[in-house]
Amino acid sequence: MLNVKDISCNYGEIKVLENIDFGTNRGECIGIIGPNGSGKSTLLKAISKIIKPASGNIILCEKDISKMSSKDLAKNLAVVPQDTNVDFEFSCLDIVLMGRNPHIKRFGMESKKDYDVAYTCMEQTGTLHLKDRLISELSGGERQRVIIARALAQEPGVLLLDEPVSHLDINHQIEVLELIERLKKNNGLEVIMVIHDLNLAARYCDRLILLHENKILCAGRPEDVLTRDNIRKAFCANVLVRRHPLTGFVYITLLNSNEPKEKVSGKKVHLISGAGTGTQIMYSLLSKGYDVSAGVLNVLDSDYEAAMQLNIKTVIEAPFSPITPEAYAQNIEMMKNADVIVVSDVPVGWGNLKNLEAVSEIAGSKPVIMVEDEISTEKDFTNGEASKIREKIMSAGAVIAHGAGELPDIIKNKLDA
Ligand SMILES: Nc1ncnc2c1ncn2[C@@H]1O[C@H](COP(=O)(O)OP(=O)(O)OP(=O)(O)O)[C@@H](O)[C@H]1O
Repeated sequence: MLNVKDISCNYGEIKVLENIDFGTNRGECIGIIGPNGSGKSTLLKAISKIIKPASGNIILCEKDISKMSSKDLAKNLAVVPQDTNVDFEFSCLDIVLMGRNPHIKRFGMESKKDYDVAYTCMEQTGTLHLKDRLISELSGGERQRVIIARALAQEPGVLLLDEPVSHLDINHQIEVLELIERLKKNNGLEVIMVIHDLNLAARYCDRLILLHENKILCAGRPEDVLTRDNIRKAFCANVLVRRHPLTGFVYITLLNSNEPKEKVSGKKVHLISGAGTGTQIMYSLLSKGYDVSAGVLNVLDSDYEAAMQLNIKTVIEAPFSPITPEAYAQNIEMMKNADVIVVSDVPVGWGNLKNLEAVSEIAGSKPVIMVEDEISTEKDFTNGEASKIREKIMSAGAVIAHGAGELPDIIKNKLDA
């Protein structure tokens, strides 16, 4: 229904958007993301005809919006602005009825149909009980829903929202975003929203458009757009991108800046871990400036995924497979090249027993630190084999760190010794 065709926008001499090209589909929510000043609001202004693009066209319902009257435009497209404060003492019903203006004849009065539509929109947005309240007396979340009801009363096919949840607490954020989700599903609305929170964007948008330096850096499904590289390029931010184990949506964790404050130049730590027990250790050691390697990790293991995200050199093995002699030999090689070996307290079964064996082979010649977890769970699934090898490692001089937090100091002591 909406097609943004190769538009460029300027403010005077300053180029703000260049060659922006995309279309929307029925029942789809598109999130516009990008750093401050990348042109997100300008794009919404161009689509809602507040500013005129320097070149390109915006087609709505097969018509160029530059040739549409404001009334016609408002019947097809509604905007929920960033600032929803209303200074005047209007009741919520009056506010929602304002959305009917494009449908009311000049100097005409609201008809029964206008009231019916307003009530329906208030019902859909859960605001009908607020109809006689003054808009100025509502909470931010309630006000936001009333303003969305006003936009819906225009009966648009396309809904534009400029940062609809930025002033709301987490509970009201979810409430408003779930409302938008219902509206696109039930009413077939095409939604375009500017949104700063990348995790909410990943959760609630079907497609994302990432703006950077006036252009579209990447557009597509959230998991294709929200990659570590794209985020680094657009926001200069160092992040970890994972899939949430419960929801399946990608989520982003902001890490320290790329450069550690004090670099432990050239010192290598090889990590033996698995099942997520090494993720925190990897990050903590990288942040301190160590050159970290890891092994042997099975593809799909959460430590493997973290190692890939953090660009850690890793000996890998096929998913859910025991360690092969080749991977074992590579792991030994990496340990020989390291200054310190760190072993996380991973449960050991027959498949990963070889990792412990490799450590025991090297333990006398290198400092080995065993990181013990506070949570005491079953660690040996090998009828005592793993425990025997652990004892061998300890008797060869390994030391224990109680949690990842202690690790950097212990490593430093070992290296200084
Ligand atoms: N009316 C204006 N006149 C001149 N320059 C403007 C005007 N409005 C915005 N700009 C500039 O255009 C660029 C894009 O602004 P825009 O508000 O579209 O960015 P944004 O991505 O929405 O930013 P934010 O995330 O901070 O809200 C910025 O450099 C801004 O300073």
